[in-house]
Amino acid sequence: MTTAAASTAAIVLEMRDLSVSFPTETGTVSAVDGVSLDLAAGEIVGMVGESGCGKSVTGMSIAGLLPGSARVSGSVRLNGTELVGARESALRRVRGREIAYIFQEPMTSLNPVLTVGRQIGEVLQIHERMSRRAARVRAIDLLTLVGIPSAAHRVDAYPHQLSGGMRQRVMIAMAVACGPKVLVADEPTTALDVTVQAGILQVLRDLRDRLGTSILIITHDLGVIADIADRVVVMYAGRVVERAPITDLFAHPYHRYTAGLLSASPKPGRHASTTRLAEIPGLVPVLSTQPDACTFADRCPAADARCRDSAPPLEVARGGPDHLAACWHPCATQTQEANR
Ligand SMILES: Nc1ncnc2c1ncn2[C@@H]1O[C@H](COP(=O)(O)OP(=O)(O)OP(=O)(O)O)[C@@H](O)[C@H]1O
Repeated sequence: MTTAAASTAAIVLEMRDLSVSFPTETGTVSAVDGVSLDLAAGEIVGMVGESGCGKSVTGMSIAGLLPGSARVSGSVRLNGTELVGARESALRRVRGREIAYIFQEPMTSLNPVLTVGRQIGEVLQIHERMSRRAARVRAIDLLTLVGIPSAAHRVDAYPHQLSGGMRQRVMIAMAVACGPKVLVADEPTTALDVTVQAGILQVLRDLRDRLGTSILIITHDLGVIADIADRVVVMYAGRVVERAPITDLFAHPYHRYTAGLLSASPKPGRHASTTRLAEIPGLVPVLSTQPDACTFADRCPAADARCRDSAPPLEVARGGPDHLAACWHPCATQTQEANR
């Protein structure tokens, strides 16, 4: 979907100023701080950042999947219905039907003693009140939809009889069984090798094209984002630091963190054994309270006193109205560099 198309499509998911913290034995952990995000119908948004940046917590907070200890504030509206603070019974109705999830390791989510057909069928029997026979027929359709060959035969397979990529396809089939409007895919391809990964990303793209599903894909891998996303949200230490259409972000990242992530990612045509990837020195901080400062300052080559004294707002960067960055010293574009 183009950015222009996304901006005219209806907003399905509207997240505003979402913050999440966890009380722990060693003090409070502030995991997410003021995240705002829209997902349009049929749009694929990628959320990227290193481990511990708050991506999964943001994703899980949408349908109230966080542990009871989590303190959540802000607003998450799914087709206009507020989910933050909603009753568990209301959230249960939303899960599966309106929003569904796929996670990294399908083996831990699938039941090893039931055939995949029974597992998909149970979802349909419970949520769609289908008969067992009708659910089996639908399960075969769903397995076909996610690209499993000989679906009529594989429907009777147990999870251990399938490859990792096929198991992930089964998980996707279960997730979309009830036709959710939004799919949250949290590191859906991380455990898979690259060719299998490409196949799974193609399945997600097909779902968007055929069913109009909106997808939030969470990953630390910019290659996955480049492959599938229409727009990207870069998170660092619980905050959104940059948000842009995919081509703009790769063409000219503004935040120094995004630039660091890009230079740490493999580029087409650059052979890994001959070119060392850059690393961003330092670690993502675990914060107890969110400071009024740039949380990336300690790792940033351009940081100065201003960065340590006040948090930069997420505002329109020079690239265009859809490109926002929270940085006091954004990277210059090549044109700007050339004009100096
Ligand atoms: N249940 C919890 N209790 C306490 N802290 C938590 C809990 N869940 C997450 N956190 C903390 O919240 C922060 C954000 O975690 P989150 O899992 O969202 O990061 P992430 O960007 O998804 O990283 P990863 O890719 O490793 O999952 C981390 O510091 C993490 O330790």
